[in-house]
Amino acid sequence: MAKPTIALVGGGQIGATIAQLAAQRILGHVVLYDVVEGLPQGKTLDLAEAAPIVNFDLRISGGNDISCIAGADIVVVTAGIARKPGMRRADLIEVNSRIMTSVAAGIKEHAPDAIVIVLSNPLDAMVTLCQRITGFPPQRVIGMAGVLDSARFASFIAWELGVSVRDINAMVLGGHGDAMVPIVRFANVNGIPAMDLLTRKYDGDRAKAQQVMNDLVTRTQNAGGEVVELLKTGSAFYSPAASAVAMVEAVLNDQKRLLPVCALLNGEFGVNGYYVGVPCILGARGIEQIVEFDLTEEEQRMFDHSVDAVKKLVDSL
Ligand SMILES: NC(=O)c1ccc[n+]([C@@H]2O[C@H](COP(=O)([O-])OP(=O)(O)OC[C@H]3O[C@@H](n4cnc5c(N)ncnc54)[C@H](O)[C@@H]3O)[C@@H](O)[C@H]2O)c1
Ligand SMILES: O=C(O)C[C@H](O)C(=O)O
Repeated sequence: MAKPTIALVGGGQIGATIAQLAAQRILGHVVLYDVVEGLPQGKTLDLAEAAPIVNFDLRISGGNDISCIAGADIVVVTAGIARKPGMRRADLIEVNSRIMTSVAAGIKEHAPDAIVIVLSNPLDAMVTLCQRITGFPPQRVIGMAGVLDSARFASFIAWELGVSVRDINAMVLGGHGDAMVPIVRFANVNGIPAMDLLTRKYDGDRAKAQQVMNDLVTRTQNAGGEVVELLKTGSAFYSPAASAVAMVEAVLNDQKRLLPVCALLNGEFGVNGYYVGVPCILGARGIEQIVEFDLTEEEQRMFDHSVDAVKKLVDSL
């Protein structure tokens, strides 16, 4: 059976890491597009030469003309600039809107049937722009943020509790900004509420456990910035690439995974006409279902606050 083609629009830190992960997992042929001359060709040549060692029989190629993505089944967009220390994601909106406007037109022309996963920041605004310009059904234009934010929350909980990250379930909803909403109520270790385990760790002191959890929530909300401050020249890429690949795999293998992704809401969670991070079923058709559940009063307050930030950003497009 023919293998699918994964097109990566943007061949920088994340795009190239996705290429490597996708090839190693033999998810499909890989094509890398970037505006920098020689960069996508050089990176894909290098990656293709690893094939005899890693064992993948795939077509791996790169180009500087967006027509190279023609026929792609799935397109991951990371084209754009990353923030530097002292910047907010929102500060990227002007430059990255221009880049998104051009690449989305190219995707519409050359990969009209593809499912598109957007990572470029500010995420909620860039995925909105991508959907508007391609005109693709919203089920086929999906933002990646919640998978990453949830992985960070899960990591911090695992480190605090001294358990394997594999046993943690954690979910972060809302916009991809400092007001994102980690759902503490759902955080658990193989079903055991994380708050109960934290309370035990602190000898039954629930207030102390709550304070520790609040710190984990705050660290999650600022986790992107924490990496930016350390790297100084760019932002996180290993974990964002891994997150995007999990979504690509869910779509290509029709896994029906329930993941927090950035989806265009049509009344769900009380939001109309905006892209926001919510739990969705991801499968071969893209977003196959937006999964609603009842938020507590406090969660709803935090969610509304996060959505307000998204609205402000999107309304400025
Ligand atoms: N959604 C998330 O969770 C998340 C996580 C991390 C980073 N990001 C964002 O992803 C984006 C990429 O991050 P990165 O670390 O890969 O940055 P990077 O600078 O390493 O790579 C970006 C690439 O985009 C290319 N590019 C610029 N304009 C282009 C165009 N018109 N067509 C094709 N390519 C073009 C650049 O040449 C560069 O190679 C940034 O906006 C960053 O903020 C999002
Ligand atoms: O923080 C950033 O600027 C990049 C990305 O959104 C992240 O969360 O790592």
